[in-house]
Formats: sequence, C-alpha cells, structure tokens
Amino acid sequence: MTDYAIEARDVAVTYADGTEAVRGVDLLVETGEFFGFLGPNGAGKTTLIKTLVTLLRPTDGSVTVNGFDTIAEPRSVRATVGYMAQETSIDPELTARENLRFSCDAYGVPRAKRADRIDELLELVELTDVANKVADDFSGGMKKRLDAATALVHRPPLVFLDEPTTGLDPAARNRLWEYFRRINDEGTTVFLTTQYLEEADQLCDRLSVIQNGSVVAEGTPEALKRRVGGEILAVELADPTASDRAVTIAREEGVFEPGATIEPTEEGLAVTARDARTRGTDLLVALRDADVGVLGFDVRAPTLDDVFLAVTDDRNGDDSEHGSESPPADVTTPGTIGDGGHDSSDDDGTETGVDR
Ligand SMILES: Nc1ncnc2c1ncn2[C@@H]1O[C@H](COP(=O)(O)OP(=O)(O)OP(=O)(O)O)[C@@H](O)[C@H]1O
Repeated sequence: MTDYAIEARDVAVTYADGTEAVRGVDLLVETGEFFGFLGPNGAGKTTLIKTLVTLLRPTDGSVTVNGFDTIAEPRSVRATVGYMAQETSIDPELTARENLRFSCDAYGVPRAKRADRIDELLELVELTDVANKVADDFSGGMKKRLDAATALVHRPPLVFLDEPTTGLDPAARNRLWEYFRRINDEGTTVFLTTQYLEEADQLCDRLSVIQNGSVVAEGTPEALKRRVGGEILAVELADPTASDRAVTIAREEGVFEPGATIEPTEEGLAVTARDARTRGTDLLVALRDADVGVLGFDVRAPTLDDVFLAVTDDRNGDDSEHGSESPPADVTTPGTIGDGGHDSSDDDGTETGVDR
C-alpha cells in the first residue's frame, strides 16, 4: 500500500451526452486523512466519487486507490473501499441486523466473523437496541447511521461518504460526525463530500473546492480561511439604500489597506481586510462625518462560507484552469452554496456497480 489512499492525476469524466462533469482534476489524499470535497450542486463531486470507487471510468487521466489502478484492478479497489452513496442502500423491509448481514454477504465477509462484526458496528452507530427492528421505522438519522455501517462491514481502510448528512437535523448530524471522527481516529481514511461548510470545517484535515468540474482551491480549513485575507467588518446602516454611498466613502477615505475588499451588502457594507478590526472605528467616524447613520457593526474571522464564496463567485463559467494556487478574489457576505440546478439521481451506469 502506498502512502496515498487516493492518487488522481488529470482525471476527466465526460458523460455520453457530452457533459464534461470532471475536467482535469488532480487529487492526492494521504492514508489516514479526513479529506473534504466541497462544491455546489452539479460541480462534479458525485461523478468524481463514482470514478474513484470504479462505478464510472475516467475519460482521461489515471486513478490509484489504495495502491490499485481503478481501471486495471477494479476488484481490488472495491475490496478496499466502503461507499456510502447519496441514495440510501438499506432495505427498509429488513431489520438493521439483516441489512448488515446482507452487506456482509455482498462484501464477502467470512462467515465466522460476521456476527461479531455486526454487533461491533451496531454498537458503534448506536443501533444495538433496535437491531431487530425493520429499518422502515427508523428516523432519517438512524437510517443514515445504518447506511454508514453497511459501508464498513468489510473494514475498508478508505471510506467514501457522499453528502452523508444532507437532510438531517443538527442533533442527528452531530451524532454522525462523532461516528465519522471515531472511524477516522481508528485509522480509516475518510473522503467526504458535503455542501455544509461547517461540516467540512469541523471534520476535515484538508479539503478541495470543486466548481464546474475543476478544483478551484485546496488546503487545510485554516489555510483557506487565512487566504480570504484578514477579518470581515460588517456595518449595518440605518438606511440600507445608502450602502453604495457608504462604500464610496470607505474607498475614497483610504481607511483600509490597499488590498481591502469593500462591498455593499443588504444591510450596509462589508470590508475584508487585515486591518478591518484596527481601522474599523476610522470608517465609523468617516460615515458619521458624512451623515450616514450606522445601526451596528461586527468584526469576525472568515468562515469557510467566505472562502467558498470567494473562490467560486468569481469563477462562474470559468473552467479554463484549476487556479488552486491563485488567491481568492472578492469576498462577499456568507450565504448558502448556489444551486446548479441538476438532478443528481440519474446515473449513466457506464461501468459495473460496486458489489453492495
Ligand atoms: N448520468 C449523467 N449524464 C449526463 N450528465 C450528468 C450525469 N450525471 C451527472 N451529470 C452532470 O454532470 C455534472 C456533475 O454532476 P455531479 O452529480 O457529479 O455533481 P455534484 O457536485 O455531485 O452535485 P450534487 O451535489 O447535486 O450531487 C452536472 O452538470 C450534472 O448535471
């Protein structure tokens, strides 16, 4: 086994209808890492995961997973990975225990080891008490926990989690996070795709941001946040329609360092700068002198939302290069990830399925 759980070189995936879902992605994930893959709907996350687990064949480039080439040695890849897909793989008519038994069959877990392995996993995902109840009666969170357990029956050294907490309430999400942390602490490499930036921030050692099939940023959550370039000063104006005027004042007064980003927001304006905290009061004074009323202000450290918006905003439609080395462009106020408006439920089934 290599030091890398995943080595993807210049991977491209084009669907039969000509959609270029993944365009020249390079990815190195070290053994033992908790790696995050972020991106808006339709960015190419699921396509890449399916390529890594041998469900899709790359149009171009090469992929090695756990030291095995995905095209030449797909069986070895499948034997050493677990895959929790977006769509649940559990059978609602079977009990939790039966679902796990079924997965043991599918993954070829030796019979003598099955009972212990199943008890261990039920305990890990806290479903021991309901082991003999049918999955149909489970809450969304319980189903997801069972789903995750079914991907682990063969003790894979690498597990892929495709948006595992989508649709769960915060409490259920937290429980899954604990469980993912535990398997990672025990040595399992985790590859997680998510649209929840907080989730990536909480869990991931390192992450990549993908947009339009290309990686647009990559690094540790901390390094990515630093790249936003300082802190964010948000000013709420008494009259939000005065925000353009306030922005002009902030720019023309030269209050902040030259690289500062000063933008209007719905409430007023936002400044991203290394001296946002120290020079913030100068801005407030300048606004008062210009008779622009201020209701309140706040200085905060950047979040991954800011990173995400900074690296993706400016690149909509720009698919010409990875750009992972260049600093992010402008920063806007936090929000949710944009919707590319595609239905990910369809799968062209280009390749064989993972035995599940
Ligand atoms: N079977 C398919 N045939 C043609 N195009 C597809 C197919 N599956 C996905 N696509 C397209 O490929 C692009 C990437 O889709 P993909 O599902 O990989 O994105 P994603 O980042 O996983 O999005 P989501 O978060 O919605 O799952 C999108 O433009 C999508 O519409």
